[in-house]
Amino acid sequence: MSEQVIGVIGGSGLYEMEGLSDVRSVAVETPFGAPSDEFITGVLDGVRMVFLPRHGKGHRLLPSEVNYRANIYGMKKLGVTRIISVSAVGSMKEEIAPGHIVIPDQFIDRTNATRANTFFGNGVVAHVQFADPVCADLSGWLFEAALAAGATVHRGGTYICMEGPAFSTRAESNLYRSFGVSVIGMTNIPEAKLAREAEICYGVIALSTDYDCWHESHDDVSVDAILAIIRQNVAMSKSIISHAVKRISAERTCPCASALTYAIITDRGAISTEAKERLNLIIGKYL
Ligand SMILES: CSC[C@H]1O[C@H](OP(=O)(O)O)[C@H](O)[C@@H]1O
Ligand SMILES: Nc1ncnc2[nH]cnc12
Repeated sequence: MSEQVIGVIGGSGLYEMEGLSDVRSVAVETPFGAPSDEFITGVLDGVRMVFLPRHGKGHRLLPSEVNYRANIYGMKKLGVTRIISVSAVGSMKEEIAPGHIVIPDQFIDRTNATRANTFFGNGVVAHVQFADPVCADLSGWLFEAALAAGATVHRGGTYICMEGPAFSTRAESNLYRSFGVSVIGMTNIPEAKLAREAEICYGVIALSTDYDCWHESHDDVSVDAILAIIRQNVAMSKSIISHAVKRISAERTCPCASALTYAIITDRGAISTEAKERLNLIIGKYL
């Protein structure tokens, strides 16, 4: 069995992972509070996997209530080196029909700064590079896996992350379209930033569920319409994950693995013992 551990964060409609052997449920404590739920660990095709439902079992947490720091910290603590995010998104382009898959390569952050999206602060300052917010290697494997699973898949595109929980107004939806974005969701930006700080690769399987509210010949987005599309496509998402796991290399040559090398600006001598302990899992190798 390879040494790598692949994490999967399941979004709306994906609350469990099938096909795992040696399944365990693990409660993880973190210095940042409680994760969304217990982590499910297991083995898929000889690869160690860790699964977490982003909104908790039963979908109890709003996008702004998810403790992204605890979720990513928990993944790190369990040895995860690459995270696959599975996310429901609205389509902002005609050619991305509901049921299609997008593997985004850019983000725009329209959240309200109410979500903790960094492990730093409180005595330790770091600025990671985020020009390319997803792992190119992982995204390439996800694209190939989606093709192999028979999906209609769009490679690349910008995911705009709104605050929610209400969906966009029509004016906002048209404004975002004028930005040229491909899809809209409410969850991926804090995860991508935190994964980068934790030196974990991050890639997204975005399932287009609706045309938001900009499309004149489609109904405005609603939860029941989103869930209907997810139900039809949940097997596809699971198949993409199992095709991806077969392709993902255990060895990492991407820059994600060393993202903190030049990021920490605080004088090491000025970092308190408390801060060193709190952040040991994240920055220990740089102290
Ligand atoms: C259920 S509709 C809106 C909800 O769906 C998406 O969640 P996720 O990214 O976890 O799949 C979207 O971001 C909203 O949170
Ligand atoms: N239209 C939409 N807006 C925001 N998040 C979504 N998730 C799925 N569809 C969405």
